[in-house]
Amino acid sequence: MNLLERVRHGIIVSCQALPDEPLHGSAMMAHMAKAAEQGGAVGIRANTGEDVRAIKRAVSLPVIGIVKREYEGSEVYITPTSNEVDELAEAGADMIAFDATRRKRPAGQTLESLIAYMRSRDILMMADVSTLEEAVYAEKLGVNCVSTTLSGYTSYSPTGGGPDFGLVEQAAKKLRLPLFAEGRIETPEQARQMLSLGAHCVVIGSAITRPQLITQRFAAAATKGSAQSHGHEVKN
Ligand SMILES: CC(=O)N[C@H](C=O)[C@@H](O)[C@H](O)[C@H](O)COP(=O)(O)O
Repeated sequence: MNLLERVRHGIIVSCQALPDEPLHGSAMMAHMAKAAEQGGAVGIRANTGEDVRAIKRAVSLPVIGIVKREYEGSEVYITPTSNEVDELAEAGADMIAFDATRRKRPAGQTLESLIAYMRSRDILMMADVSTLEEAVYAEKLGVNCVSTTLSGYTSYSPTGGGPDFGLVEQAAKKLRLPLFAEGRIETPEQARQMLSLGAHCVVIGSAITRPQLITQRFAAAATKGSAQSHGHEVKN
């Protein structure tokens, strides 16, 4: 079965921790991926060649690789150039995800040249987009699937706070390619809703693999709760 058939209607878990996060490190991300596999995930999304390697050793799920790297003079940071593509291909990523916006890219590369390079290397391509127009353009350029990853993270896409149900619904209707729902999906109900809107599968990151953010949500709710119950006497 090919990768896209394998992940159909399933949950992909994004296992990422940047250097400033408490769970940073490939060993930790491999444990996270194992937990995701045990829980029924159909695939993993991971950052850096090193993490992709460690995760591939730990699980038998397909791994979608990205490299987050910042370059001066460009806002594009998800697999911005062919250097990051090479790093991921060498690590054995089963598919490579990349920023498919038309924003200025580093090293004189363009969206079109990056896609042509990946095609020449026979790499499965996942286009991370922020709008419907970008999704349609990526399909035209010949990528293998599209993800709503960047909605709310470009200056011109809506930042409603929650998941972008509207973009998923419109893109799933408009595209012939599989559309992945990704970004700020926090509950099983939201994931189900994405699938019912036509998403091919759903990518969940922070709600599963960033415990500091999960704790923050509970802590905020607790603070709110204690403010509401203000006036109740606490007996020792
Ligand atoms: C915008 C950006 O850089 N997104 C990144 C892409 O790989 C990750 O930081 C996200 O965790 C991932 O997209 C999953 O989304 P969420 O963590 O919201 O479930």
